[in-house]
Amino acid sequence: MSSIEYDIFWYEAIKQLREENILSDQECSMWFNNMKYSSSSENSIILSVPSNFYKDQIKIRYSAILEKKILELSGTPINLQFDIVQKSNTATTKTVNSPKPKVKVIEEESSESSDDYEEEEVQEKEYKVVDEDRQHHQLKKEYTFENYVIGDNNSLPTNAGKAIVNNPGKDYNPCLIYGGVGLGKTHLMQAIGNGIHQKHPDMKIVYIPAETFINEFIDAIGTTKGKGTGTSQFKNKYRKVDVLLVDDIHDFVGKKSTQEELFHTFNALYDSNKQLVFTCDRPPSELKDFSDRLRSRFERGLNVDLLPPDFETRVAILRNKAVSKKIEISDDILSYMAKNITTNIRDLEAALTKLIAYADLVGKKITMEVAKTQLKHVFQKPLQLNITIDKVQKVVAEYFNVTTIDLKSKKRTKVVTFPRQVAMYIIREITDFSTTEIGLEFGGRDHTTVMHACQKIEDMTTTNSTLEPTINNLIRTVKESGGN
Ligand SMILES: Nc1ncnc2c1ncn2[C@@H]1O[C@H](COP(=O)(O)OP(=O)(O)OP(=O)(O)O)[C@@H](O)[C@H]1O
Repeated sequence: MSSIEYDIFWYEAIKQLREENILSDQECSMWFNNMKYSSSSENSIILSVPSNFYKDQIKIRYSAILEKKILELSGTPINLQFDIVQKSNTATTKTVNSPKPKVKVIEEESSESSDDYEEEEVQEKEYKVVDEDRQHHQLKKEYTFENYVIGDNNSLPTNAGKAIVNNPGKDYNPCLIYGGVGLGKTHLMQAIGNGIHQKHPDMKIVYIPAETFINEFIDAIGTTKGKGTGTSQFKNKYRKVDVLLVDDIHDFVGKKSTQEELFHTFNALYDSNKQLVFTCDRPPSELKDFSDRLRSRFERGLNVDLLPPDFETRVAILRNKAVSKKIEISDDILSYMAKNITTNIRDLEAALTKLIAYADLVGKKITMEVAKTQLKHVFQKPLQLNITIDKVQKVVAEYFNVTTIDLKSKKRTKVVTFPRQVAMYIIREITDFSTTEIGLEFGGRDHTTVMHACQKIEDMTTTNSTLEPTINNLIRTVKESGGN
């Protein structure tokens, strides 16, 4: 393949990612203007970048989405490689001993500095979004957008989060981020908090896990003793903020009076255009034992779903963590881990931490052999997850309020056929059962019936926007119950 062909794919990939708003203008001017297409080899594109810093950042942040897009466009798996191109001597001498002119050069050229590597130093400062002196006491400083790898699974929630940082209380208010265990809800919520704290230093931000909110509320009632001081202090604390971040609101399920309190807090803040962000392990429509009016408040704003990351994103996340821990670990090993750990990001991190600790303690390099031996048990856990047809039928039947006997029966009323088709679709998606095997477990149906059902549900997900989250949630429930 000639370099010209890859050259075209490279520029087209960037163009499309911009059009799809996956890359913002700011990101392009910050990272892409300082990187140049250099050449191609058989399966790779070589880009020239000004420093190792750039190389690592581009790898962490964008390799996965770029490689995926180029694969989509060219049909060939291409990996991105980087050449560090030194600054030219003239450019260096122009600025090295004269700080003032240097700033001037940057200002003059920053709007269209497609090949100006002099910005690197300034941009490294910009990249360090969390300024140590201005760290918010409740938020983890590592939980920033810069450390949050973007993939197809989380690009919408991440872009929404960035928009909130730019305009708190305006466009996406309230914002509810939902998704399964360990998929990055807290990280994203705190990144929003950290971003606002940096960009709008005067805003009062409160982050609170739902459980702490509940406990504080119970304590406040206990100390009130008729004078109202405990509860009024509580109200003051949460109703006089500019940004309220409440983590894991599913913990409010069944807690009637705390829900009531949250409802009033919500209204007070919402009415005065204060930003509200919540996280939850499921869509609000599926919060049982939850006040309808509070649920409808959550649904009023933007609800975004964090999905499990795909393979490329898992590799990028591992790379990010390895770089931030300054650990050298080959791409082969990272790919091997990403292939075998598909549960969630927390599990990926735990596996990497285990490898690093081992290598550190015994003073060994992390080789493929070390990875295979040390992570044997970690890998076995998810792989042994045994999802049966029976389990999926139970979860789906319970959700749609029909019986598993209905699903296997000859009944053809819509109340039964739709859940049956959903169950067949989920089994095809998450297990290796063939359509023949599936048909047999649904009252001896033919494999073509199963194929038809799967196609029908797939088509419906494109027209019915609530179906996909519902299916994802059912899949999550099946997986979380261990498949048994
Ligand atoms: N896109 C990402 N890029 C980099 N790291 C991530 C990403 N998503 C999650 N992580 C990391 O994975 C770990 C788990 O994330 P987090 O605690 O935010 O998940 P969660 O969805 O809130 O989990 P839980 O359901 O237990 O509340 C954190 O260390 C976080 O930094």
